[in-house]
Amino acid sequence: MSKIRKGEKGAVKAADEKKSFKEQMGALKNLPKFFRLIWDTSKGMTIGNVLLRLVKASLPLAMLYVGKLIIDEVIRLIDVPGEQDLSYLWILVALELGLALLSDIISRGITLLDSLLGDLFSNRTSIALIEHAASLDLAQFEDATFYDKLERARRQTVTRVVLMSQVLSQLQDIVTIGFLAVGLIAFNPWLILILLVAVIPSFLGETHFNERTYSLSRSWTPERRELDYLRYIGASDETAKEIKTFNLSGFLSSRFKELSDRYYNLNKSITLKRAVWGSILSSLGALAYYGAYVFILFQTVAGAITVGTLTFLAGSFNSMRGLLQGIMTRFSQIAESALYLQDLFDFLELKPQITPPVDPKKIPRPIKFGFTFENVGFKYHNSEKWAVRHLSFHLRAGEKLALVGENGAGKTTLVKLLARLYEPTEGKILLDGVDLREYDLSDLRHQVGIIFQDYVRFQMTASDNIAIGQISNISDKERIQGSAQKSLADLVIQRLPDKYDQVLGKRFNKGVELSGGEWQKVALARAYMRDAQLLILDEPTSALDARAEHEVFLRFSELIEGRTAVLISHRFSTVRMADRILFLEQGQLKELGSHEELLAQNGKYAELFLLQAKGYL
Ligand SMILES: Nc1ncnc2c1ncn2[C@@H]1O[C@H](COP(=O)(O)OP(=O)(O)OP(=O)(O)O)[C@@H](O)[C@H]1O
Repeated sequence: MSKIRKGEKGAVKAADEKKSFKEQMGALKNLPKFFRLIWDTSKGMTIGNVLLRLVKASLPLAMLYVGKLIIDEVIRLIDVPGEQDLSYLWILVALELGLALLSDIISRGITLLDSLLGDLFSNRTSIALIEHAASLDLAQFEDATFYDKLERARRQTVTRVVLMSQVLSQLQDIVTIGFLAVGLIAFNPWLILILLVAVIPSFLGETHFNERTYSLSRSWTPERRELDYLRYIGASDETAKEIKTFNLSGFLSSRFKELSDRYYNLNKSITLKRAVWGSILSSLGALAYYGAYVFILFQTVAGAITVGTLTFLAGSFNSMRGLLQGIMTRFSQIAESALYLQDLFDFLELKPQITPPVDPKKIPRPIKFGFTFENVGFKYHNSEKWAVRHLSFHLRAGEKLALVGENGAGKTTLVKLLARLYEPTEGKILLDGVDLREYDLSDLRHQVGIIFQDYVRFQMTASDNIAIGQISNISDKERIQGSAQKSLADLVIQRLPDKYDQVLGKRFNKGVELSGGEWQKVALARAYMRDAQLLILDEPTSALDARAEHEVFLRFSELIEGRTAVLISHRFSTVRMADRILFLEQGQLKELGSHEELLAQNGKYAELFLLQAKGYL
């Protein structure tokens, strides 16, 4: 009976919608945590904000009541013959004016505190995000669901600030209603009942349509993400070049239009129904209001209540109706925002898998024996395939080892394991005979310098781009320039208008874009910033011309004399400069030895070397 018959489909769908609505309500539990974050951001401003709102909440009742007293006094004065004493009336008017002014000042105070507190909160959350992201594993960043979470959490930092004012306004309105209800009950408790009759239909209508809008927008999450993506690639500096040369703008905009039109039409039908039903239901509310109004009018005419009380009751009733309706609309907005908060909290609660041991060891200084791979295998968490397997070899201290192999052979994976960016799935890596996992993680990271093939082109100054290699030395100009000279980046930087203070890249004003090879020289200088004992260069010279690459590697070998290095390169003329060469094929070690030894073996390495040598002739 697992098949769903036609009639049941609707029921299942409705159940799904209910579930997501429940989820939405359940997410309200995130609010206390959210407010704790706000409280931690600034206790003073939070208290100030709440106090101001409490005072503001009491003002409508006070103003309505003073209004009633004014009208009653005016009517009394009309009836009094002869000389009239207006002093009480003036006091009341002054009081009303005072309340109006106070209300205005408090509103401004609330807006001010909302905005200041919001800014502080968003800055604080952004910093928490950056710090937390840095504590997580590389593998976590490669997971699509994690990435979605991160992306959404990132958006939360700014947009969720609105949630704070929404929730506080909600509380404020509830308190105002409480005050008004006390006044209404004091005069006529039945009016409260009529009020409920007036707003409940609207509330049910609102809830129903919120549910539908929400489940539509949720079921369309992937499409909406695609729309975001299309909007981004359709208008971004990164894609502009290819969009133009491949003439893609028509293709992208029609794809966007097709998808967005479909969403628009679905949404339009809900919005239309919502508008029609909303009008009908709020007319019911208006009918109930006027029913109550007629009732109050009759009581006034009969002399049971004064004209002042009439205005007070009608005013209270009307503002309560408005407030209640506002609360209901806002309620679903808050519930939806709270749902998105979940992403932020989920992200902040993620824990890294690679953690330092309880009693970590310091990395030996100097490393005496080197690194030993013992039957190391690794699978990426989202893949069934072994990226590397059965790797057993010894990287001697002070040795220069070149990794060679075809695309996808596992070279980058191997060096990531060496730097403990990933943990081996099987086997272990030893450093001077001790498992890498027993060493202090930050000390290890400090002692290993890697320049990746996909290094980051930071849109910052040339100087900062180099200092990134050892950020604690960001002010050490001499060290930065020395490193640039070693990597040949100095020649590039000297030609820039602002030299070392030149902002690189085209994202910011006055930024200067470098060529691929020039960027590589700058990135390579990062390696020289470090006093790392193990240096890893993962194809950092692929964009350099042959002469520059040769020179860079010659210098590299000389300059890091005595330190251990692993080089990955597809150019055999460079590779042969290494002490030994490790040839990888489909994640497995095929050959290991010096250039001469491997040539003499006449195996895979020799074959590829000769192939390339021929090409160069
Ligand atoms: N983040 C990842 N998630 C899943 N699989 C990956 C990931 N990175 C690499 N792989 C897979 O692992 C294998 C080894 O990749 P690796 O990047 O180590 O190769 P490489 O030898 O450095 O290649 P290249 O010469 O192209 O840089 C490849 O089959 C690749 O598809």
